[in-house]
Amino acid sequence: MIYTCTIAPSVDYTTYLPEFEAGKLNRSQQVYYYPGGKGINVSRVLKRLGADSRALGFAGGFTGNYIAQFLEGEGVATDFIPVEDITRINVKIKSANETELNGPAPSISESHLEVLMEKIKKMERGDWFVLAGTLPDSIPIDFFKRVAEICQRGGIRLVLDTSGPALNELIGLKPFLIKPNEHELGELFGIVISDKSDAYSYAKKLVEKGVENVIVSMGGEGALLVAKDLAVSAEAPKQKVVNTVGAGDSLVSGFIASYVKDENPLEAFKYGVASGSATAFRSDLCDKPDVEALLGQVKLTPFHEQDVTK
Ligand SMILES: Nc1ncnc2c1ncn2[C@@H]1O[C@H](COP(=O)(O)OP(=O)(O)OP(=O)(O)O)[C@@H](O)[C@H]1O
Ligand SMILES: O=P(O)(O)OC[C@@]1(O)O[C@H](CO)[C@@H](O)[C@@H]1O
Repeated sequence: MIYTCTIAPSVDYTTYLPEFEAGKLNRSQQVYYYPGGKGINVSRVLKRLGADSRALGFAGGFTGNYIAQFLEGEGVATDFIPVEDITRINVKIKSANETELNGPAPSISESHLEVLMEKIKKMERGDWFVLAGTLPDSIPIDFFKRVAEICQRGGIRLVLDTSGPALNELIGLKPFLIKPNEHELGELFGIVISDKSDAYSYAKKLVEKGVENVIVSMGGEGALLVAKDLAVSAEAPKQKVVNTVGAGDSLVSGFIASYVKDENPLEAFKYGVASGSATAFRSDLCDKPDVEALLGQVKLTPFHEQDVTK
């Protein structure tokens, strides 16, 4: 089974307007209320790509109920731990630019964390645990380390698509896959990543620390996959961009959905990049036909040490 975990889910209030002016009254005609949060997006896309998963995390209030109902309506199994705080609403404004306003993560008590821990302990060898989205500072770093240790001992594939101080600690615990974007990778090392050659150098450092696969996503520039004996760059397909929210999560879903079939990292990477772009080219997350229509446009090129320019 593939489990996704979103510590801080959201309702993504997504609105499109031709012009958005900060500091003014703006009126929009087109709004969507998507269930959001990175793990939840991963589960939604997995379902569309034909892979079942179970969405875990913490949800509360009317927004928490809305998310659970929405997901169940789409056939995504959920097992959220109820919390008192109302699940946040994240505002996504699509105009000439994309503006995002993400609410704060809920505070999670120790007893709620232990409920999550018990669920993780019941996972089986060969399961996947995708921990995605912000990891709030209020949760002790030690908690995430315990989670990663359980995954390591139990043969559970740990996938991390997250940022925050806990990420640094988790790297050493040899996750199966991490997918930072270029900014998140830069933050991990306190530097700015400006091109694929930088991304390669730092992704390689993570592989040397024990991460099995690192995918650095770089928006319209595509992505880079680095593993022990593998470094490949992918160019993303070009089309009119509609909404990039969830593009990175779709990349993760596409990778996993393909990898579970035949454990081929190159095919999985290609499928992941096509999934990310398919999401960027539409309002909601991608569907399987969109992804497969783009597959032929994802070009993979081996990345060599000598390609590093700095
Ligand atoms: N402008 C774009 N054109 C084509 N493909 C894109 C574009 N933006 C994103 N993608 C696709 O989606 C993938 C992931 O994008 P990105 O690097 O923006 O992820 P991210 O920052 O993690 O996004 P998010 O946090 O919103 O999910 C890229 O590798 C690419 O395949
Ligand atoms: O605040 P976080 O957890 O970093 O990001 C949350 C979020 O921006 O990420 C998803 C897209 O990746 C959205 O559905 C959601 O609103």
